[in-house]
Amino acid sequence: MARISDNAGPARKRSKGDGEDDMERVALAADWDDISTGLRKDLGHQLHSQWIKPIQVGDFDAATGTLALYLPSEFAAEWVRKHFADRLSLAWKIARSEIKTVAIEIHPSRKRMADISLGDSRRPANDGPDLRVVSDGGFGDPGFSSVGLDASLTFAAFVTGDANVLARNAAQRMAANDKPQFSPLYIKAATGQGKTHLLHAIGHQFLAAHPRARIFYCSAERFMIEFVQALKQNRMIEFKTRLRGFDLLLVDDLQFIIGKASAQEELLYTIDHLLSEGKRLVFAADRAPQALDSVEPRLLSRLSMGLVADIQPADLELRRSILESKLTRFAPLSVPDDVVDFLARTITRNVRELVGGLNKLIAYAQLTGQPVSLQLAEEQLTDILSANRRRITIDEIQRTVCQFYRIDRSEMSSKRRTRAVVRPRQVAMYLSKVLTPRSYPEIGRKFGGRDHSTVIHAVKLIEDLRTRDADMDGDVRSLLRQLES
Ligand SMILES: Nc1ncnc2c1ncn2[C@@H]1O[C@H](COP(=O)(O)OP(=O)(O)OP(=O)(O)O)[C@@H](O)[C@H]1O
Repeated sequence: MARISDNAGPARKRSKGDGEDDMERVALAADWDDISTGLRKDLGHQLHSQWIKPIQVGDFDAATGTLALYLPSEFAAEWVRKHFADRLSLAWKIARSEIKTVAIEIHPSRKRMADISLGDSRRPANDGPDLRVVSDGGFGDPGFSSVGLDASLTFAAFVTGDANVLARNAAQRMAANDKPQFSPLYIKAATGQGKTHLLHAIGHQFLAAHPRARIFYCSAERFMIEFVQALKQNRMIEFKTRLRGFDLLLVDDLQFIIGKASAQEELLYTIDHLLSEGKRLVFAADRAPQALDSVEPRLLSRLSMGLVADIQPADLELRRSILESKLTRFAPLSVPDDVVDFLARTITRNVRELVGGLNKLIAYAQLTGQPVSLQLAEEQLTDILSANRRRITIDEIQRTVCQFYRIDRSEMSSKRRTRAVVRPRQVAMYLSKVLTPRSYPEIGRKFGGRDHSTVIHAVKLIEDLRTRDADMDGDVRSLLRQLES
């Protein structure tokens, strides 16, 4: 039995018709209680209590089919819109067919406070908050052959490095003219590492070769929403016919496939049907098929039966190449090498933040007429930089290098001069210079009190060896990857 939630919307003055309104609010609160409980199971306690629990159910506007959900701050509202809008929308649509749209907003009382503190007296009183409204659309719409493909996300714009070469090659094979050697292709990567980019690129390339091809790109949540709507509106036959008519199906964010066993079953039948017709299927998710939550075993086995291709976090070299490739678009604006290097070294969490940081910096420089410099980057990107700054310590470097070369930790400070320990020590000194802000003398002190000239010599030597000796370069790359991940 559903309980009435504490979060039953903002206080209002009582007026005529409040009896009916109250009943509606009680019913909404009861639905919310159920939805919130379901989300707690899906998301886990921590995410739920941080983002879902603070939500208050606002008013439902029957004329537009819009339900307002309130959060205590614009930041929280923005976060919830970005990460949970589709989930919330889906859950509400399943609970109540009359809800067409869910609007995630800052609580009206907080909104007024925010306006007052901004001192914006010119703002009209009824000027609503910045909304992202989740609305309908998708493959129920006519003209879906190229729906949702972003023109900028092509193979030409995708920079390849060690971290993503397997996924890129697999994606290109999937888009190639001849019959695919595997299907489905399942692309797995952490957030912001280029999964969506590759999905769109496949779509573009396939469409270029087959202009009449029927392609559909959607998120797993969109699929679920479409399914539930078709079910409620008795449009299942039309839904199935359309779905099974695609030549290329691209399903993104599969980790959000939730609940509804019948929708998963429909996806399973669609996969079987399209595969038996030799059609192409591509899925992307932030985890391996086996790690998807509440997905039924038969669907899991279909997802894993083709090729599962990983994209690893972009390493330093790839991050630098991505920045350089983006920069060609901004010519003639010049971005000094030290700034590119700084961004590539500092913004390590994901490519989305890296590209976002560069875009922000350039936009600021263009708008203010200031040259791009290290100082400007530090000033303008404080949030991104501090979120990314995981200080790598010299101790951590020494430990990682010793494990890598299988030598005892004490050798970092010892006076032994055999090659088996000297080279790892020099590599560790080099990495300390590259990955930490420490000066040569400071590094020397951490290596058994060595002189700064010894450190300078080590850094130059390893730099030089990396250009001449592929093994050494490979070792250093691998260590950089370990330390930066
Ligand atoms: N190798 C790359 N070359 C060029 N741009 C890239 C590359 N990888 C990612 N990007 C860019 O980074 C941004 C984020 O990539 P994308 O949206 O594809 O990530 P994602 O893995 O789908 O993330 P999420 O799981 O959060 O949806 C996009 O602007 C994309 O173009």
